[in-house]
Amino acid sequence: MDAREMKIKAAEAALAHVEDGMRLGIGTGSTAEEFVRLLAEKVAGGLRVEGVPTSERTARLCLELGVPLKSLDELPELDLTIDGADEVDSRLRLIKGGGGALLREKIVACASKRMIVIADETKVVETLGAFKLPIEVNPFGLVATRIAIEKLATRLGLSGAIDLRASGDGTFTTDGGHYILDASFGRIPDADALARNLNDIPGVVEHGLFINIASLAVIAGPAGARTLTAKE
Ligand SMILES: O=C[C@H](O)[C@H](O)[C@H](O)COP(=O)(O)O
Repeated sequence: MDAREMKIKAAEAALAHVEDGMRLGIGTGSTAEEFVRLLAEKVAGGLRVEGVPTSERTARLCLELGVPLKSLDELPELDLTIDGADEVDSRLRLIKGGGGALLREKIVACASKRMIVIADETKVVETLGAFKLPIEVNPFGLVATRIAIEKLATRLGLSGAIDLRASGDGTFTTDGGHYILDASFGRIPDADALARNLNDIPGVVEHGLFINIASLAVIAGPAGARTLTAKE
């Protein structure tokens, strides 16, 4: 089974949790896009759902495939969000934001009763941090914000490059008009402390650590899909 087939397997298993009439948060990324394709087939077959997209990219795909959309302001309380992740640990803590959509993803997931993560086996880790941690920052005061993040990292015993995400010849800009700093901290022994402290830096809009947000993960491997629930 190749990587795409595993993403489809995870998306298929997650689709089983979608019920008629649900208000759905719809994630971003290549795995979430497989979910959108499968969801669109169900919608074409008569399933009634209303989706809130977590990015402009997801919104475009949903519109193209006929998945009905609403804004989060129109549907501020959602039943379920289904989204991918860059890393998942055994407590269902996540790193997200590889595609730059972490802010809307977190807002949408937190407006949902449940969040189901869909991923292939390669995303499951013992300790978060091999994937660069995306930190969404306000362009104003970028240098000061980066210094504040560096000082925090040192205080928490973390080190590594903190790079401004680029896109083509310029700087990557999120749907909200912010920048992303990708932090190569490596293994993060205390992700909860890092998450809390990052939120205290004024220039940090949001970060890609999703703690106590996901309720279930559907993980696909060569042998099929399995579910992961949070272990303490
Ligand atoms: O900003 C992007 C999102 O957090 C994605 O859900 C994450 O990067 C996983 O994407 P993919 O399914 O393409 O690996």
